[in-house]
Amino acid sequence: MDRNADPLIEVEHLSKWFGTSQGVVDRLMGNEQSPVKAVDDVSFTINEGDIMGIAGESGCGKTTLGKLLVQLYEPTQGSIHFDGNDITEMSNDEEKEFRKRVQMIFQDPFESLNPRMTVFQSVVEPLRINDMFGGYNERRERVIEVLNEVGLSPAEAYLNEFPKELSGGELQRVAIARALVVNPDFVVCDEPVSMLDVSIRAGVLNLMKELQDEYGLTYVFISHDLSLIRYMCDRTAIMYLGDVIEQGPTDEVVMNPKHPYTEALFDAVPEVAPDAERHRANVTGEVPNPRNPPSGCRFHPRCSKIIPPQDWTGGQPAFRRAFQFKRKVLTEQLGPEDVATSAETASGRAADELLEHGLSLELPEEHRPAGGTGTTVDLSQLDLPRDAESTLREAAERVVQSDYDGARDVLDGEFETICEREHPDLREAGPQITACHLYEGEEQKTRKAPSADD
Ligand SMILES: Nc1ncnc2c1ncn2[C@@H]1O[C@H](COP(=O)(O)OP(=O)(O)OP(=O)(O)O)[C@@H](O)[C@H]1O
Repeated sequence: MDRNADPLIEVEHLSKWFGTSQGVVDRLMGNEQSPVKAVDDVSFTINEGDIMGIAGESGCGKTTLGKLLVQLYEPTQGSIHFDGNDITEMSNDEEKEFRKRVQMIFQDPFESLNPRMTVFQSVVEPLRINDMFGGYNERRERVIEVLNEVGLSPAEAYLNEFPKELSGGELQRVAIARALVVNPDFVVCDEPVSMLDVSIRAGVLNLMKELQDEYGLTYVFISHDLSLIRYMCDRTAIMYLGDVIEQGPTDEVVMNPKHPYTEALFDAVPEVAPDAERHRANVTGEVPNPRNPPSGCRFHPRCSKIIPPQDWTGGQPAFRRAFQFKRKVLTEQLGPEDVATSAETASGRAADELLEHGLSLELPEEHRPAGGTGTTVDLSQLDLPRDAESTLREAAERVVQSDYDGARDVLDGEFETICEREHPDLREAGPQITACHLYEGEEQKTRKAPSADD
């Protein structure tokens, strides 16, 4: 890795939205769904010679981003410059050259190799397509050379084998050979060892590192395996719901994460950062639907560090709970059925119970109060301002009467946060950059959204 290297890839405001594909009838009937924003307004740079990791939970957009980088997908918006040229505006000749310089290795070698082709046919094919290395003999020599380089030796013994005759590890080496045979500059590896037996993963990864030096490669490594990312990558970008929320030198991102989501992601995997004292972060709930991502910071509904407004006089943990109570009411996830006492028999008690239940967080076990189930909260232990408590109780009373409109009216304009209101820009936070309002100037964090009357 050369820190002074030039950028090889420059990605700016890149988006890929997958359409509704609901058919004409649905469209005419107005049943069209919103698109899946698989990648949404992402920007980053990859320097020549770097190994860039892309990490995040399943479905956050890693593979889509990888396919955009090698032009297997057309972007919905934004640009990708490869070696200074915009790959979305290439002439035919430029595209041909690009296809030689850029390759992708997929997760499943059984799927990426044609079962009817021998090893020789699979590896020579890119040379034929790209019209490289002259005639049959030169191409055969090149295939043998690259098979030996990927550890399939003697190569001659593999040339006539079919995929079904090889092990998973051998097949992935064939897939690597097929990618490298054209002498590329940039390779996107999508979960390249996740289908392989654990015992052979390190061997394949070490081979990929050696080949990086030999070929002067720049890699993107896509993985949900954070230990692998830490082992392989110089720099890492963390994705959440189609967004890159943090990026920087891998060690910094792992050991000193800035975004609360990154922190949670690495906390959940103790062996990634064994030198730090860690335990599961207290993130609540599940990843939301990418068709309808939350406004502002997409992580805010689950975030333990959600920012209270300037005029909040209670504690931040109390604000987090009040905010979550409001969300549950607005989305009707909280109802009279959540409490044992019926509204008819004891409406005051039912509202209290609903309040205690609604202010509880769906936390990992170790973050629940001692001996508690995590489904109720002791209000006297919460630094909740008196006026906030009475607003919440009033909303709870409406909910136990199934008066959701009334509850919404009570909560309207209450418990507002910049995290819900504004999408955070990527900002410097130490050696990395992160998209979190915690790292913005105080003035910006506490700024109120303009109201309709302003
Ligand atoms: N061709 C497609 N059509 C419609 N939606 C798609 C398509 N490809 C991906 N998606 C959706 O886009 C989102 C991102 O998918 P993607 O495969 O890029 O995520 P990922 O992080 O690579 O996940 P995984 O680790 O499970 O492979 C998901 O919600 C997925 O369902």
